[in-house]
Amino acid sequence: MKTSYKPAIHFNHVNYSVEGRPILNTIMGSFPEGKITTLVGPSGAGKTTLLKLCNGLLSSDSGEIYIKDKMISSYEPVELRRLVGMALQSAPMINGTVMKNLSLPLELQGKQLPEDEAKELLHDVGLDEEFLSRNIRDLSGGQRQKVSIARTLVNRPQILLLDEITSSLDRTSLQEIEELIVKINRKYNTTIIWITHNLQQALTIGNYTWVMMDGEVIETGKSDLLKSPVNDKVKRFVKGEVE
Ligand SMILES: Nc1ncnc2c1ncn2[C@@H]1O[C@H](COP(=O)(O)OP(=O)(O)OP(=O)(O)O)[C@@H](O)[C@H]1O
Repeated sequence: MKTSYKPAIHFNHVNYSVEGRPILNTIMGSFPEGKITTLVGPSGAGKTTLLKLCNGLLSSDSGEIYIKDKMISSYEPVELRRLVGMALQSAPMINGTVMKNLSLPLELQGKQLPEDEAKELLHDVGLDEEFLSRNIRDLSGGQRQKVSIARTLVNRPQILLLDEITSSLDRTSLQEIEELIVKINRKYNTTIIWITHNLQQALTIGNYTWVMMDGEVIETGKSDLLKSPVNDKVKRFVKGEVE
């Protein structure tokens, strides 16, 4: 992607395969720092796989990935997880209170989450502090997703990876989560990489968009590209002719 911004993540000829089957082919390009880039494309295009390469959940077969100008392989795993947070559609939670769930990332590092910080995190995601003592199973889908995002923010990641975080939410919760992510992006200058099936969302929320198909990035640019794509396959995709 041609941009004057510094890259938060840069891919140089990245390939990834499973048991000899290519999943990602020659991925090239950058996600600009402090911006929201959406990843769109049909099911099975390789979007989640690409995201998992960005926080070390998967390792590429060949090519280089740079996170903030440093090769991803040069980071300690804990350092990388702190720098690059990830939230998923399913928002997996442990049984217990919201406080217990928010504390988890630091507990895994042998640290404790001060209550003041927990309250600030809830404030950041638009939840009242009285939620701290609520049991996770009593929350709505939208509230759970907010707690999941707050938990990802515990480490104050500079890069946030989001995989379909609004796809199972009602319209109101969807809008709240969208506003919340934009707020986090602006307040902390967090780089956001957001997989979405919702092209309207990509258009309104994203600064930039990558369109992926069959393991390749086939069109990138400002999110407006979705209104008038150049590539024929992307034209068919935005018309809804490719699922
Ligand atoms: N561990 C694995 N073993 C075998 N195949 C895999 C594995 N992980 C991913 N794949 C395959 O790689 C391709 C890309 O999967 P990926 O989940 O990255 O796509 P996606 O674009 O995120 O799809 P969706 O929008 O449906 O979530 C798919 O064909 C998938 O079946």
